[in-house]
Amino acid sequence: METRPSSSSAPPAMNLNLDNIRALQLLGKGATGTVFLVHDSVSDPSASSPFAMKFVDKPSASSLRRANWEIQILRRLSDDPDPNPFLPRLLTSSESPEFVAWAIPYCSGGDLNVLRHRQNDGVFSSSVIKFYLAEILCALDHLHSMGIAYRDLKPENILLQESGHVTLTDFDLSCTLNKPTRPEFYLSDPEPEPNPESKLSRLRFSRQKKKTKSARVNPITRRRMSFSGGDRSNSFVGTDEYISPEIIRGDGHDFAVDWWALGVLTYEMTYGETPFKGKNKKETFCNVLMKEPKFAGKPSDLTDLIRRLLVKDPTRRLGYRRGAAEIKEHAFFRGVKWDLLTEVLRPPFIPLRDDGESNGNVTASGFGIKDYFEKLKTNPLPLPHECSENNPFVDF
Ligand SMILES: Nc1ncnc2c1ncn2[C@@H]1O[C@H](COP(=O)(O)OP(=O)(O)OP(=O)(O)O)[C@@H](O)[C@H]1O
Repeated sequence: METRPSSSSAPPAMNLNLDNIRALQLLGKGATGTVFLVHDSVSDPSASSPFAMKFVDKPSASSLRRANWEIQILRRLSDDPDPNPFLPRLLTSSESPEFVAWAIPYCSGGDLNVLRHRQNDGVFSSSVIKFYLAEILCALDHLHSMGIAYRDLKPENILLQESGHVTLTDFDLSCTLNKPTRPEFYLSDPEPEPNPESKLSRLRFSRQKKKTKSARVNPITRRRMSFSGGDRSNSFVGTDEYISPEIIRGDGHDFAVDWWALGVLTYEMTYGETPFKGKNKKETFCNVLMKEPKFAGKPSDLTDLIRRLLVKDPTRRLGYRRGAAEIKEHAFFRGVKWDLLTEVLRPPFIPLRDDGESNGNVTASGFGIKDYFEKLKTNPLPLPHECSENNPFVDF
């Protein structure tokens, strides 16, 4: 297989010939790509330094555009002179007639969704939530400071490194926006007022064209994707239960969509379910626009934080005026040493050696990526969470 360098301009961090890549395990499958744990059979025949690689098979024009966009964002993160410890870096990328593919470090701890389901009652304690939120908040803060709105925050996209610290993944829905110019963004500011919920009415479901297989896996995209622009974006992107009211309304949106999603995520970590889930997409969107989240139990700093993030009017949402700084000052984070997160805080869960292997079968000799996709055409494989002892995957 002949590969040519990916269309992005900067040199790759490592050289890669896709023909030499052998997959050890299927790590995950999303709407756009398939992610494998792989090794280079020539430079690393014993697979002592495996890494994760995302493949977009036979990309259409739009998936190629999205893939190249994700590569571009990852490259920007890698070139950052002051990289954030909770964001990934690009190891290399490659493009062939069959695939566009790129490599990032392997996160052996799986994702936050899997970890939550392993907990008693499927929820995290308040101190565990504080740990993960602090790291996610720092990652989002860093992205925003680079003018990048993430737009796909959900537990499935929060991976756990071998050290137990988080890494955000999946940047194909992100977009660049002008950095906030609100003068008060960098000044101290009073707490936002309660949301009057004044003008929530204009639903535009008819605009949504794409069907999704699973709300949690597949992002939805209305209109042609717009990756970069001015102060606000008008794309309809995200995962149903995490989509903000302003995106549903088609009002245009900015960095505050990430603070909304942070509220949904915090709610899900606290209660084991998202706050606005309906029987179907339409009901979910109605709930996002109209329904107030329900809080069981006594009010606390945690519920107050969620309530302030889930304010439907983005201009009154915590984080709108002064970004992450405003959220970091919330009482829930009292005592967090923001500058020393990786040094002071011990991660609540350190992945076991085989954590990342529990989702599927690791094949000793590995299997070819091309063979995998060929075989997939004739014999559709189960998703990783459906893998069983009968998994045809082991035939490779
Ligand atoms: N570096 C990594 N280490 C371990 N597992 C990973 C890594 N990157 C991705 N995965 C797994 O693969 C899954 C799919 O990856 P990703 O979200 O990037 O694909 P996608 O096609 O863009 O998905 P989506 O439908 O959310 O857009 C993740 O949820 C995760 O379980």
